[in-house]
Amino acid sequence: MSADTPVISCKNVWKIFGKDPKGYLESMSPGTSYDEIRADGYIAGVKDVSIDVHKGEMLVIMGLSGSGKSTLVRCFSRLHDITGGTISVEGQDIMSLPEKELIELRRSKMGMVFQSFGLLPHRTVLQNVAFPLEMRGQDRHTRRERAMEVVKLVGLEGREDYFPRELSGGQQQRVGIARSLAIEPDIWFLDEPFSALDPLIRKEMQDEFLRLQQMLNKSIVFITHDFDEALRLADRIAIMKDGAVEQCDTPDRIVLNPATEYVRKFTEDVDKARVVHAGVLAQAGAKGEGEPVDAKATVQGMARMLVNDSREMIPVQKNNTLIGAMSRKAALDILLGTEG
Ligand SMILES: Nc1ncnc2c1ncn2[C@@H]1O[C@H](COP(=O)(O)OP(=O)(O)OP(=O)(O)O)[C@@H](O)[C@H]1O
Repeated sequence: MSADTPVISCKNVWKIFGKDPKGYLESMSPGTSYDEIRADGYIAGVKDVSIDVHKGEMLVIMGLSGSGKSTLVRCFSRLHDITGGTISVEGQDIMSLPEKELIELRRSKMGMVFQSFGLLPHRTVLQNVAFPLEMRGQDRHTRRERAMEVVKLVGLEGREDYFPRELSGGQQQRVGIARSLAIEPDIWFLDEPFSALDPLIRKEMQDEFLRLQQMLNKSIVFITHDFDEALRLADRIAIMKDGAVEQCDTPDRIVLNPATEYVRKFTEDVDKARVVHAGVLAQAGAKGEGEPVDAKATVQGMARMLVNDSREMIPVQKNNTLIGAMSRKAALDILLGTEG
Protein backbone atom coordinates (compact mmCIF):
# COMPACT_ATOMS: atom_id res chain seq x y z
CA MET A 1 0.00 0.00 0.00
CA SER A 2 1.51 3.35 -1.01
CA ALA A 3 1.51 6.33 1.35
CA ASP A 4 -1.31 8.04 -0.50
CA THR A 5 -3.63 5.01 -0.76
CA PRO A 6 -6.87 6.12 0.89
CA VAL A 7 -7.60 4.47 4.21
CA ILE A 8 -11.09 3.74 2.95
CA SER A 9 -12.09 3.86 -0.69
CA CYS A 10 -15.70 3.45 -1.88
CA LYS A 11 -16.57 3.11 -5.52
CA ASN A 12 -20.16 3.28 -6.72
CA VAL A 13 -21.44 1.77 -3.52
CA TRP A 14 -25.12 0.82 -3.18
CA LYS A 15 -26.94 -0.49 -0.18
CA ILE A 16 -30.52 -1.30 -1.01
CA PHE A 17 -33.02 -2.60 1.53
CA GLY A 18 -35.90 -4.80 0.41
CA LYS A 19 -36.84 -8.33 -0.66
CA ASP A 20 -34.25 -9.02 -3.35
CA PRO A 21 -31.84 -6.07 -3.37
CA LYS A 22 -29.17 -7.64 -5.57
CA GLY A 23 -31.67 -8.83 -8.18
CA TYR A 24 -33.35 -5.44 -8.11
CA LEU A 25 -30.07 -3.51 -8.55
CA GLU A 26 -29.05 -5.75 -11.47
CA SER A 27 -32.31 -5.19 -13.30
CA MET A 28 -32.61 -1.50 -12.41
CA SER A 29 -32.17 0.92 -15.28
CA PRO A 30 -29.42 3.50 -14.84
CA GLY A 31 -30.59 6.82 -13.46
CA THR A 32 -33.55 5.40 -11.50
CA SER A 33 -34.37 7.98 -8.84
CA TYR A 34 -34.66 7.48 -5.08
CA ASP A 35 -38.43 7.92 -5.29
CA GLU A 36 -38.78 5.48 -8.18
CA ILE A 37 -36.77 2.92 -6.23
CA ARG A 38 -39.07 3.56 -3.29
CA ALA A 39 -42.15 3.12 -5.47
CA ASP A 40 -40.75 -0.29 -6.47
CA GLY A 41 -40.76 -1.28 -2.77
CA TYR A 42 -37.05 -0.76 -2.04
CA ILE A 43 -35.05 1.77 -0.05
CA ALA A 44 -31.75 3.10 -1.35
CA GLY A 45 -29.97 3.50 2.01
CA VAL A 46 -26.79 4.25 0.07
CA LYS A 47 -27.14 5.27 -3.56
CA ASP A 48 -24.13 5.09 -5.85
CA VAL A 49 -21.63 6.66 -3.47
CA SER A 50 -17.97 7.07 -4.39
CA ILE A 51 -15.87 8.61 -1.65
CA ASP A 52 -12.43 8.21 -0.10
CA VAL A 53 -11.23 8.72 3.45
CA HIS A 54 -7.62 9.87 3.57
CA LYS A 55 -5.05 9.13 6.22
CA GLY A 56 -5.25 11.52 9.15
CA GLU A 57 -8.31 13.39 7.91
CA MET A 58 -11.57 14.05 9.67
CA LEU A 59 -14.34 13.37 7.19
CA VAL A 60 -17.71 14.49 8.50
CA ILE A 61 -20.82 12.88 7.03
CA MET A 62 -23.69 15.33 7.34
CA GLY A 63 -27.32 14.98 6.41
CA LEU A 64 -30.83 15.01 7.78
CA SER A 65 -32.38 12.04 9.55
CA GLY A 66 -32.82 9.12 7.15
CA SER A 67 -30.38 10.45 4.53
CA GLY A 68 -28.18 7.36 4.84
CA LYS A 69 -25.28 8.49 7.06
CA SER A 70 -25.26 5.52 9.43
CA THR A 71 -25.92 3.06 6.65
CA LEU A 72 -22.91 4.33 4.68
CA VAL A 73 -20.63 4.18 7.68
CA ARG A 74 -21.85 0.69 8.55
CA CYS A 75 -20.83 -0.32 5.03
CA PHE A 76 -17.28 0.95 5.68
CA SER A 77 -16.73 -1.76 8.26
CA ARG A 78 -19.00 -4.25 6.50
CA LEU A 79 -21.49 -4.24 9.32
CA HIS A 80 -23.71 -4.06 6.23
CA ASP A 81 -22.91 -6.17 3.18
CA ILE A 82 -23.17 -3.80 0.25
CA THR A 83 -25.52 -4.47 -2.67
CA GLY A 84 -23.21 -3.09 -5.35
CA GLY A 85 -19.84 -1.37 -5.85
CA THR A 86 -16.59 -1.90 -4.00
CA ILE A 87 -15.12 -0.84 -0.67
CA SER A 88 -11.46 -1.21 0.18
CA VAL A 89 -9.87 -0.60 3.52
CA GLU A 90 -6.15 0.12 3.28
CA GLY A 91 -6.19 -1.28 -0.23
CA GLN A 92 -7.99 -4.53 0.71
CA ASP A 93 -11.40 -5.31 -0.78
CA ILE A 94 -13.43 -5.93 2.38
CA MET A 95 -16.26 -7.72 0.58
CA SER A 96 -13.89 -10.54 -0.33
CA LEU A 97 -12.45 -10.95 3.16
CA PRO A 98 -13.35 -14.16 5.00
CA GLU A 99 -15.40 -13.57 8.17
CA LYS A 100 -12.47 -14.27 10.47
CA GLU A 101 -10.18 -11.74 8.82
CA LEU A 102 -12.97 -9.21 8.74
CA ILE A 103 -13.50 -9.52 12.49
CA GLU A 104 -9.76 -9.20 13.02
CA LEU A 105 -9.65 -6.10 10.79
CA ARG A 106 -12.45 -4.49 12.78
CA ARG A 107 -10.86 -5.42 16.06
CA SER A 108 -7.36 -4.31 15.25
CA LYS A 109 -7.96 -1.22 13.14
CA MET A 110 -11.39 0.21 13.80
CA GLY A 111 -12.89 2.02 16.75
CA MET A 112 -16.49 3.09 17.13
CA VAL A 113 -18.30 5.57 19.36
CA PHE A 114 -22.05 5.94 19.37
CA GLN A 115 -24.50 8.47 20.66
CA SER A 116 -25.74 6.18 23.40
CA PHE A 117 -22.64 5.87 25.50
CA GLY A 118 -23.08 2.14 25.99
CA LEU A 119 -21.20 2.06 29.28
CA LEU A 120 -21.40 -0.90 31.60
CA PRO A 121 -23.26 0.44 34.66
CA HIS A 122 -21.71 -1.84 37.24
CA ARG A 123 -18.16 -1.14 36.22
CA THR A 124 -16.05 1.86 37.15
CA VAL A 125 -14.64 4.32 34.63
CA LEU A 126 -11.34 2.47 34.57
CA GLN A 127 -13.00 -0.93 34.20
CA ASN A 128 -15.20 0.35 31.38
CA VAL A 129 -12.22 1.73 29.52
CA ALA A 130 -10.20 -1.44 30.07
CA PHE A 131 -13.05 -3.67 28.92
CA PRO A 132 -12.05 -3.98 25.21
CA LEU A 133 -8.49 -4.78 26.32
CA GLU A 134 -9.85 -7.51 28.55
CA MET A 135 -11.72 -8.88 25.51
CA ARG A 136 -8.39 -8.96 23.71
CA GLY A 137 -6.92 -11.06 26.46
CA GLN A 138 -4.45 -8.49 27.74
CA ASP A 139 -3.17 -9.03 31.26
CA ARG A 140 -4.51 -6.99 34.15
CA HIS A 141 -1.43 -4.83 34.58
CA THR A 142 -1.08 -3.84 30.90
CA ARG A 143 -4.74 -3.01 30.56
CA ARG A 144 -4.79 -0.95 33.71
CA GLU A 145 -1.82 1.07 32.51
CA ARG A 146 -3.28 1.66 29.08
CA ALA A 147 -6.70 2.51 30.55
CA MET A 148 -5.12 5.05 32.93
CA GLU A 149 -3.31 6.61 30.00
CA VAL A 150 -6.43 7.21 27.91
CA VAL A 151 -8.54 8.25 30.90
CA LYS A 152 -5.95 10.98 31.44
CA LEU A 153 -6.01 11.87 27.75
CA VAL A 154 -9.73 12.62 27.81
CA GLY A 155 -9.43 14.66 31.01
CA LEU A 156 -10.99 12.26 33.51
CA GLU A 157 -8.00 11.76 35.76
CA GLY A 158 -9.16 11.44 39.36
CA ARG A 159 -12.47 9.87 38.37
CA GLU A 160 -11.14 6.39 37.57
CA ASP A 161 -13.18 4.77 40.33
CA TYR A 162 -16.48 6.52 39.65
CA PHE A 163 -19.44 4.60 38.29
CA PRO A 164 -21.19 5.90 35.14
CA ARG A 165 -24.23 7.05 37.16
CA GLU A 166 -21.92 9.37 39.12
CA LEU A 167 -20.84 11.19 35.96
CA SER A 168 -22.41 13.93 33.83
CA GLY A 169 -23.44 13.21 30.23
CA GLY A 170 -20.29 14.86 28.90
CA GLN A 171 -18.11 12.85 31.25
CA GLN A 172 -19.87 9.63 30.27
CA GLN A 173 -19.21 10.37 26.63
CA ARG A 174 -15.54 10.97 27.48
CA VAL A 175 -15.47 7.47 28.95
CA GLY A 176 -16.96 6.14 25.69
CA ILE A 177 -14.27 7.96 23.73
CA ALA A 178 -11.52 6.75 26.04
CA ARG A 179 -12.78 3.19 25.74
CA SER A 180 -12.65 3.26 21.98
CA LEU A 181 -9.22 4.92 22.03
CA ALA A 182 -7.83 2.27 24.36
CA ILE A 183 -7.40 -0.15 21.49
CA GLU A 184 -5.57 2.46 19.38
CA PRO A 185 -7.74 2.26 16.31
CA ASP A 186 -6.33 3.58 13.02
CA ILE A 187 -9.81 4.34 11.73
CA TRP A 188 -12.31 5.87 14.06
CA PHE A 189 -16.06 5.96 13.42
CA LEU A 190 -18.15 8.32 15.51
CA ASP A 191 -21.91 8.26 15.02
CA GLU A 192 -23.43 11.46 16.44
CA PRO A 193 -21.29 11.12 19.56
CA PHE A 194 -22.26 14.49 21.03
CA SER A 195 -25.90 14.78 20.11
CA ALA A 196 -27.19 13.74 23.54
CA LEU A 197 -25.21 16.50 25.23
CA ASP A 198 -26.46 19.95 26.07
CA PRO A 199 -25.09 22.78 23.86
CA LEU A 200 -22.39 24.07 26.23
CA ILE A 201 -20.98 20.63 27.00
CA ARG A 202 -21.26 19.77 23.36
CA LYS A 203 -19.06 22.69 22.36
CA GLU A 204 -16.59 21.73 25.08
CA MET A 205 -16.48 18.17 23.77
CA GLN A 206 -15.92 19.41 20.22
CA ASP A 207 -12.93 21.46 21.39
CA GLU A 208 -11.65 18.51 23.36
CA PHE A 209 -12.07 16.32 20.35
CA LEU A 210 -10.14 18.73 18.09
CA ARG A 211 -7.35 18.76 20.66
CA LEU A 212 -7.26 14.95 20.72
CA GLN A 213 -7.25 14.78 16.94
CA GLN A 214 -4.30 17.17 16.75
CA MET A 215 -2.38 14.89 19.05
CA LEU A 216 -3.41 11.56 17.60
CA ASN A 217 -3.89 12.34 13.89
CA LYS A 218 -6.35 9.49 13.30
CA SER A 219 -8.44 8.85 10.22
CA ILE A 220 -11.91 9.76 11.41
CA VAL A 221 -15.39 9.42 10.00
CA PHE A 222 -17.74 11.53 12.06
CA ILE A 223 -21.51 11.53 11.57
CA THR A 224 -23.65 14.50 12.47
CA HIS A 225 -26.86 16.15 11.39
CA ASP A 226 -25.64 19.48 12.73
CA PHE A 227 -24.05 21.62 10.02
CA ASP A 228 -22.32 23.91 12.53
CA GLU A 229 -20.71 20.92 14.17
CA ALA A 230 -19.59 19.71 10.74
CA LEU A 231 -18.08 23.11 9.93
CA ARG A 232 -16.20 23.21 13.22
CA LEU A 233 -14.71 19.76 13.03
CA ALA A 234 -14.29 18.69 9.44
CA ASP A 235 -11.37 18.63 7.10
CA ARG A 236 -13.97 17.65 4.50
CA ILE A 237 -17.74 17.37 4.72
CA ALA A 238 -19.85 14.92 2.71
CA ILE A 239 -23.46 16.09 2.54
CA MET A 240 -25.96 13.28 2.03
CA LYS A 241 -29.52 13.32 0.77
CA ASP A 242 -31.65 10.31 -0.14
CA GLY A 243 -28.70 7.92 0.15
CA ALA A 244 -26.48 9.92 -2.21
CA VAL A 245 -23.59 12.30 -1.53
CA GLU A 246 -24.63 15.70 -2.87
CA GLN A 247 -21.23 17.30 -2.32
CA CYS A 248 -17.98 16.35 -0.62
CA ASP A 249 -15.50 19.13 -0.09
CA THR A 250 -13.75 21.34 2.46
CA PRO A 251 -16.01 23.52 4.65
CA ASP A 252 -14.68 26.65 2.88
CA ARG A 253 -15.54 25.43 -0.56
CA ILE A 254 -18.93 24.13 0.47
CA VAL A 255 -20.04 27.48 1.86
CA LEU A 256 -18.49 29.39 -1.05
CA ASN A 257 -19.65 27.09 -3.86
CA PRO A 258 -22.56 24.88 -2.82
CA ALA A 259 -22.95 22.28 -5.57
CA THR A 260 -26.73 21.94 -5.34
CA GLU A 261 -29.74 23.88 -4.15
CA TYR A 262 -30.06 21.45 -1.26
CA VAL A 263 -26.51 22.18 -0.06
CA ARG A 264 -27.01 25.91 -0.55
CA LYS A 265 -29.95 25.81 1.87
CA PHE A 266 -27.67 24.47 4.62
CA THR A 267 -25.10 27.19 4.00
CA GLU A 268 -27.62 30.03 3.91
CA ASP A 269 -27.41 31.03 7.57
CA VAL A 270 -23.74 30.30 8.05
CA ASP A 271 -21.46 33.16 8.99
CA LYS A 272 -19.07 32.57 6.08
CA ALA A 273 -16.41 34.91 7.50
CA ARG A 274 -15.80 32.39 10.29
CA VAL A 275 -15.43 29.47 7.91
CA VAL A 276 -13.59 30.82 4.87
CA HIS A 277 -9.79 30.96 5.04
CA ALA A 278 -7.34 33.02 3.04
CA GLY A 279 -6.01 29.81 1.48
CA VAL A 280 -9.21 29.11 -0.42
CA LEU A 281 -9.42 32.73 -1.64
CA ALA A 282 -5.84 32.72 -2.93
CA GLN A 283 -5.65 32.80 -6.70
CA ALA A 284 -2.66 30.72 -7.75
CA GLY A 285 -0.23 32.72 -9.88
CA ALA A 286 -1.72 36.06 -8.81
CA LYS A 287 0.70 38.58 -7.35
CA GLY A 288 0.03 40.78 -4.34
CA GLU A 289 1.99 43.47 -2.62
CA GLY A 290 3.29 43.90 0.88
CA GLU A 291 3.00 41.67 3.94
CA PRO A 292 1.43 38.25 3.21
CA VAL A 293 -1.42 36.72 5.23
CA ASP A 294 -1.42 33.10 6.36
CA ALA A 295 -3.53 30.59 4.40
CA LYS A 296 -5.14 29.46 7.66
CA ALA A 297 -6.38 32.92 8.66
CA THR A 298 -10.17 33.23 8.55
CA VAL A 299 -11.84 36.21 6.95
CA GLN A 300 -13.15 37.10 10.38
CA GLY A 301 -9.64 36.93 11.83
CA MET A 302 -8.44 39.30 9.08
CA ALA A 303 -11.38 41.69 9.52
CA ARG A 304 -9.47 44.66 10.92
CA MET A 305 -6.74 44.42 8.30
CA LEU A 306 -9.26 44.00 5.45
CA VAL A 307 -11.13 47.13 6.48
CA ASN A 308 -8.06 49.31 7.04
CA ASP A 309 -5.87 48.10 4.17
CA SER A 310 -5.82 49.65 0.73
CA ARG A 311 -4.16 46.90 -1.31
CA GLU A 312 -6.12 45.37 -4.13
CA MET A 313 -4.37 42.00 -4.01
CA ILE A 314 -2.89 40.57 -0.80
CA PRO A 315 -0.28 37.79 -0.96
CA VAL A 316 -1.16 34.51 0.80
CA GLN A 317 1.42 32.12 2.23
CA LYS A 318 1.19 28.56 3.40
CA ASN A 319 3.96 27.12 5.57
CA ASN A 320 5.97 30.23 4.73
CA THR A 321 5.70 29.74 0.96
CA LEU A 322 3.66 32.09 -1.22
CA ILE A 323 0.73 30.28 -2.85
CA GLY A 324 -0.87 33.26 -4.64
CA ALA A 325 -2.83 36.33 -3.73
CA MET A 326 -6.40 37.06 -2.71
CA SER A 327 -8.55 39.95 -3.76
CA ARG A 328 -9.23 42.18 -0.77
CA LYS A 329 -12.63 43.03 -2.18
CA ALA A 330 -13.62 39.34 -2.40
CA ALA A 331 -12.63 38.86 1.25
CA LEU A 332 -14.45 42.05 2.27
CA ASP A 333 -17.58 40.90 0.46
CA ILE A 334 -17.54 37.72 2.54
CA LEU A 335 -16.99 39.74 5.71
CA LEU A 336 -19.86 42.07 4.95
CA GLY A 337 -22.11 39.42 3.42
CA THR A 338 -22.20 41.30 0.12
CA GLU A 339 -20.78 38.60 -2.15
CA GLY A 340 -22.79 38.19 -5.33
N1 LIG B 1 -32.04 -2.49 8.29
C1 LIG B 1 -32.79 -1.68 7.54
N2 LIG B 1 -33.87 -2.15 6.86
C2 LIG B 1 -34.62 -1.34 6.07
N3 LIG B 1 -34.38 -0.02 5.92
C3 LIG B 1 -33.34 0.50 6.57
C4 LIG B 1 -32.49 -0.30 7.42
N4 LIG B 1 -31.54 0.51 7.93
C5 LIG B 1 -31.77 1.76 7.44
N5 LIG B 1 -32.85 1.75 6.62
C6 LIG B 1 -33.39 2.89 5.89
O1 LIG B 1 -32.33 3.50 5.16
C7 LIG B 1 -32.44 4.92 5.18
C8 LIG B 1 -31.18 5.54 5.76
O2 LIG B 1 -31.12 5.26 7.16
P1 LIG B 1 -29.90 5.70 8.06
O3 LIG B 1 -30.11 5.16 9.42
O4 LIG B 1 -28.62 5.39 7.39
O5 LIG B 1 -30.09 7.29 8.08
P2 LIG B 1 -29.32 8.37 8.93
O6 LIG B 1 -28.98 9.48 7.98
O7 LIG B 1 -28.19 7.75 9.67
O8 LIG B 1 -30.45 8.86 9.91
P3 LIG B 1 -30.40 9.31 11.45
O9 LIG B 1 -29.74 10.67 11.45
O10 LIG B 1 -31.83 9.39 11.82
O11 LIG B 1 -29.63 8.29 12.19
C9 LIG B 1 -33.70 5.23 5.99
O12 LIG B 1 -34.76 5.45 5.11
C10 LIG B 1 -33.91 3.98 6.82
O13 LIG B 1 -35.29 3.79 7.08
